[in-house]
Amino acid sequence: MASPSIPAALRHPRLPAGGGLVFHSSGDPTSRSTLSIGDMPMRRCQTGLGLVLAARSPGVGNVDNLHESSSLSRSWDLNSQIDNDRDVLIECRDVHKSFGDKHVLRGVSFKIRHGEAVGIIGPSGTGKSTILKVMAGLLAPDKGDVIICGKKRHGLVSDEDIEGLRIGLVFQSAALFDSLTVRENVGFLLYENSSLPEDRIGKLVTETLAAVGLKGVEDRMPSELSGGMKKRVALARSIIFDDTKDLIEPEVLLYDEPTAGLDPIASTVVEDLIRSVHMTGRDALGKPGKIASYVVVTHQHSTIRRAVDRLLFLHEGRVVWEGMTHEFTTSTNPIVKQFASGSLDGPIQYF
Ligand SMILES: Nc1ncnc2c1ncn2[C@@H]1O[C@H](COP(=O)(O)OP(=O)(O)OP(=O)(O)O)[C@@H](O)[C@H]1O
Repeated sequence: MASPSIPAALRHPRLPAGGGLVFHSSGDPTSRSTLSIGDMPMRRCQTGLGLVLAARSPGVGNVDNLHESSSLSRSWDLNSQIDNDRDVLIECRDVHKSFGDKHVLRGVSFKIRHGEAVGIIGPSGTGKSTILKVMAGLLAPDKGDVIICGKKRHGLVSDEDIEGLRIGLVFQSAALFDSLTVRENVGFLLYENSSLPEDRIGKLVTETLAAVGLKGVEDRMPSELSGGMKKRVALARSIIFDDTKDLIEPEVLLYDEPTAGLDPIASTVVEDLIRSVHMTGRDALGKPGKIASYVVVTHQHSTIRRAVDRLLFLHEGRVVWEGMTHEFTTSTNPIVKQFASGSLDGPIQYF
């Protein structure tokens, strides 16, 4: 694969210059066209790497900003809505997205709250990956709003509007830089964007690898890792952060089919790993996880059962059902019933 030139913002004296880096396909057929380096704020976003660190906003609970972003007046109703929505980190409100004449998202609305573990499921081609990219700020909605911690995001994520919330997108394939060591892969954003000394970044890399159950692999190349280890390294890369900052923003992780193509046992390992780095879990070192909330797009029943608490069912570009995971198999919604049973008969038609 040809190696595109690396934007200046992505170059770092401690990492090999542009020629040393190879951008990989993320395994997502759309990512290379929609997420091309030319129209991306690459200082924060790594496309095809399996990682995006993107949007920030003024932080949870900043009521002034919630007021500011609302089209409603400062009425009692609004105040009560704000109280209810104080813990909402990401909201998609009536989001529409088309590619040419293909209307993929047709009015998607939902909220992701602090502490949640949410799954997005639904038939193939119904827009699940697209809504993840919209949430991450890699695709702009044609219509509708993405609201990050109460503040409307305008267009794509950009350096100007980055503050308050970190959003990481973990693509299906680990998509590591083949020509960089594990240490350089995991520490990539810190080498690029922080003023931390090299030895401190190295220490953080070692600690973060340990948190996902990996030890002594810092100097290995990705080709020397198994598939499962690569996924762990990719996860470590998405959860590492500069711990010297005064304000550590909450982080939401978006996983696109993290267990696709894995055998059942390897899937269980990844599902448990996803749980372990969440704030309700314990990482491999026994420390509480640091991820505030996460969203998983998946087709796997095991991942639905094991890794998420609440489900959004997307069909023909809309959320047609939402409920707790345990309600999924008992739902009487005909679309959900057909999907859960895998029946060919029902409202979901494959052509
Ligand atoms: N950049 C793009 N350009 C053109 N079409 C696109 C682009 N991105 C997505 N699409 C189309 O939008 C539709 C929805 O794609 P998306 O990947 O979001 O579906 P999905 O629900 O994640 O599917 P799957 O479960 O099969 O992964 C597909 O028909 C896809 O081909």
